[in-house]
Amino acid sequence: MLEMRNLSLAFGPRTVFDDIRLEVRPGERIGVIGPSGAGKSSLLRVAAGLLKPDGGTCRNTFQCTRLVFQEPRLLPWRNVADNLDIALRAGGVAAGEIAARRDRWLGRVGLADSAQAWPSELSGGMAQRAALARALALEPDLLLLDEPFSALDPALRADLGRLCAEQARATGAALICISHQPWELAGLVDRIWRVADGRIAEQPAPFGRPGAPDHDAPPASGC
Ligand SMILES: Nc1ncnc2c1ncn2[C@@H]1O[C@H](COP(=O)(O)OP(=O)(O)OP(=O)(O)O)[C@@H](O)[C@H]1O
Repeated sequence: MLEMRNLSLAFGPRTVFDDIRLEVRPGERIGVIGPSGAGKSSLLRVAAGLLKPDGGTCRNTFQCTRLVFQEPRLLPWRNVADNLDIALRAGGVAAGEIAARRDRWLGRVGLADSAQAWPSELSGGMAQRAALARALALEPDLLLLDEPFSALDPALRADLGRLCAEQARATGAALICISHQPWELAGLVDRIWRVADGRIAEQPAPFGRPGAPDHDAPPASGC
């Protein structure tokens, strides 16, 4: 479970959060929306333990938390296969299982033929798929997605969103996904949090409703 109590966060004079309370239980899938600079990424960074709150507490009892960023953040001096292998080794996956796990996940994101490629040889979408495979291969029970699909075309966004939702459903993992486009969250999450003015409020899912906050044009192929 992820539990934040009376949490506050500030960068110098800029208060990002003030007295946040929230809970995420295994199997819950939550979308996070809100204006630019509202604190969405900071929220995930606190959840992942990368940022320390200034007040209150953040308790994360999930066994394996993985955060996928907007940029792929692959190790440029390692090929795609090594990028996954290193993460799997660091995540404590048994040596004899690493190759099979890596190959399975590269296949699931459509990169089976790119295992030996260098990150610099990948397109932006391929690199992002590799980053997602690296996270999912660890079979996290808390998956944090910080707009990881924003640079991708609508069809690929839909595919990768579906993959994350399927994996979360299959394993009972919890998932939190930031998006500026609520239609992207349809099918991926069950609940929506809106972050604004230092607060987080649950709101009805505005999936694809024209004129909804943060709404953008829906994709040609649905998500
Ligand atoms: N390391 C940092 N140092 C100083 N200020 C920061 C830092 N990280 C974030 N901030 C500030 O905290 C606020 C929230 O930033 P955050 O990136 O969490 O917002 P966001 O909602 O994810 O924005 P966006 O939708 O544009 O990605 C912003 O005002 C930002 O400038």
